[in-house]
Amino acid sequence: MTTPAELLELSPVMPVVVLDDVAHAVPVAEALLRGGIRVIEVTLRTPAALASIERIATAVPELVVGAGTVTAPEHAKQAVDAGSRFIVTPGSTDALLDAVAATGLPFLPGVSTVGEAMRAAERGCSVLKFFPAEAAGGAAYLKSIYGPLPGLRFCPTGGITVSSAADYLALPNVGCVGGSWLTPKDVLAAGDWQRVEELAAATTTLR
Ligand SMILES: O=C[C@H](O)COP(=O)(O)O
Ligand SMILES: CC(=O)C(=O)O
Repeated sequence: MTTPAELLELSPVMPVVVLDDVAHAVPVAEALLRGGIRVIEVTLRTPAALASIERIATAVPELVVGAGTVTAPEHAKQAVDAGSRFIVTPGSTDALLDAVAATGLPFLPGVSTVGEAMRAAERGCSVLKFFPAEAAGGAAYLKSIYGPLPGLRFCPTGGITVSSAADYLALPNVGCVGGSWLTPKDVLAAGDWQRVEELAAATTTLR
């Protein structure tokens, strides 16, 4: 099983994907893989999400598939049953993190403040999602907290682009960044898997 720290090393960018159509799941995953990406976070924001995770886990095992936008304790078991290999939460409550930890899967708890990061660390979580990254202070914020909290490592997500990713990836406490720009809604709706591959390929040299 991949550790949380290893999850951040799989690719410089962790694609955060919203799938409206389960038929898109495997083509999107294959396009990301062809573009050099090794990980995908499928957000539980659509009715197609769990079935999409299931299909990717079965058909594209080279890509490490995880469930994102896990916001309620009952989502944790659903994510496991679908075949998720990791879990991401946009924020952290005790009940949610208890349920997610109980799955035994590696997970990235979402935090946006120093206090939340310290609470997560008290629970033994030192690899975290920083969300919403740009709105919560961006790369400057993460740079500032490295001094007092050098043991924490982050996957910032939220408002990051191919242009701003490098600023984050240059920080010692950032392993990868998350972003939806590799899988834009209109590109998926058009079934333009070549474009997904190109957007993915453009990120593999960022780190
Ligand atoms: O909710 C936002 C996603 O987790 C990241 O999306 P974004 O890269 O479009 O900001
Ligand atoms: C922010 C994020 O990655 C999530 O929705 O879980």
